[in-house]
Amino acid sequence: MQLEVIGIGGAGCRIADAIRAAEPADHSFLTDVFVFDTDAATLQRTVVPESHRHQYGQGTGIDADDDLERRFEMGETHAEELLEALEQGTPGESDAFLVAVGLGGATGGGTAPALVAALQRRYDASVYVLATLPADREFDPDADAGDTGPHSRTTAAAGSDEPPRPTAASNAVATLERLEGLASAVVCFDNEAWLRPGETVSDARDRSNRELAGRVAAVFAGGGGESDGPVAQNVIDASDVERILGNESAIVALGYGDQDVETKRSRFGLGLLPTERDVETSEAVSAVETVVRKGVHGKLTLECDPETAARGLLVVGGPPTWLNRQAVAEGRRALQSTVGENGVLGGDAPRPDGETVFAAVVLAGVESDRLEELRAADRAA
Ligand SMILES: Nc1nc2c(ncn2[C@@H]2O[C@H](COP(=O)(O)OP(=O)(O)OP(=O)(O)O)[C@@H](O)[C@H]2O)c(=O)[nH]1
Repeated sequence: MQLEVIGIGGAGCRIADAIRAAEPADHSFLTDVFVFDTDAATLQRTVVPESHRHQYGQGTGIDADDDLERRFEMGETHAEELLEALEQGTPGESDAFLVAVGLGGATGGGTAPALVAALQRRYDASVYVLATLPADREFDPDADAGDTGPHSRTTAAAGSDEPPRPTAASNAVATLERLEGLASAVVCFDNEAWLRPGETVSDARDRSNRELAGRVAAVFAGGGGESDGPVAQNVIDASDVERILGNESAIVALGYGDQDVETKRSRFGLGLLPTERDVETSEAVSAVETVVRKGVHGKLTLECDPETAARGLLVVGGPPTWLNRQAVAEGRRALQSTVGENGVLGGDAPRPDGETVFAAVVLAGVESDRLEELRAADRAA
């Protein structure tokens, strides 16, 4: 499928960059990548071409201290201007939009709802939101001290230059509420769960953005995309993604698992080039089983019980000789037994030059305690 990515605010711009970098050279799935921010410096740090960067909000009397309500108004004021900026690309050719934003701040979270609504009005395509959730340490000064829960840290980020964001949880909750009924679906990435002990969000952000971007590329490039290589047995297209993500602002978690595989037989010493090696059925089956298990039951972008998902999608990719059809079908049945019979689609994504077998998993309509925690932090604020 063909996806247009729009990053707004600091996090959104960096994530958009990371998705651009994660696009497989032989398997393009992006129409355009745009970045929007009120801050010129953030835009300049992206690798997105100048024509696809747009600074907005200058001279409108908005400053860094303005609260989110005021930023929602600003978003309304600038939504049409941002739609115009997209005309530098080919928005009409996209099967879907993905608006990337870091919840917790004011710029991205303030602009996204109005932009999503404007995109839905103008285009006949789904508008998904990719939203990071703030980490506890951003808004809770006690998050490191005496926290023995699942998100505990062993070292405080002493001397961190990351300014606290006391309103991060409230901002995140308010933006999510605004997106309800506007976004076709909201894919969440919980920064808290992806921090290593002692790290701040800025320490972790490049790694986190790569992890997230890799998952996005695996799902949206799927078995379709623009490729000259072998065709998937079971192509996941835009309508499949639409069916699974839905159009009712479902909360979505992404899972991923991969395993490196040896694709070449070494003829070292014989002066011959390495050749394709034969793959035993049992090792192909085992690789597919392993990555599917990691994808469904491993670390998700948002912690949740996969059984709460209303719908699921499984894409298994890798070198064609490793994509054992029966194992891929069995993987889909495994996801079905977790999510439920009717809401699961599966496909394969042959990557002739790939050296990993991977499974990308979409769990849509999940319930997550983390969102409840942020709502509780908002009520307590
Ligand atoms: N995963 C990830 N999260 C980020 C990144 N940068 C910021 N965040 C998160 O996103 C939230 C919002 O930060 P920004 O995107 O910089 O904020 P903004 O939308 O530009 O808004 P203001 O800075 O308030 O004007 C932060 O509270 C972090 O939780 C990033 O590069 N990756």
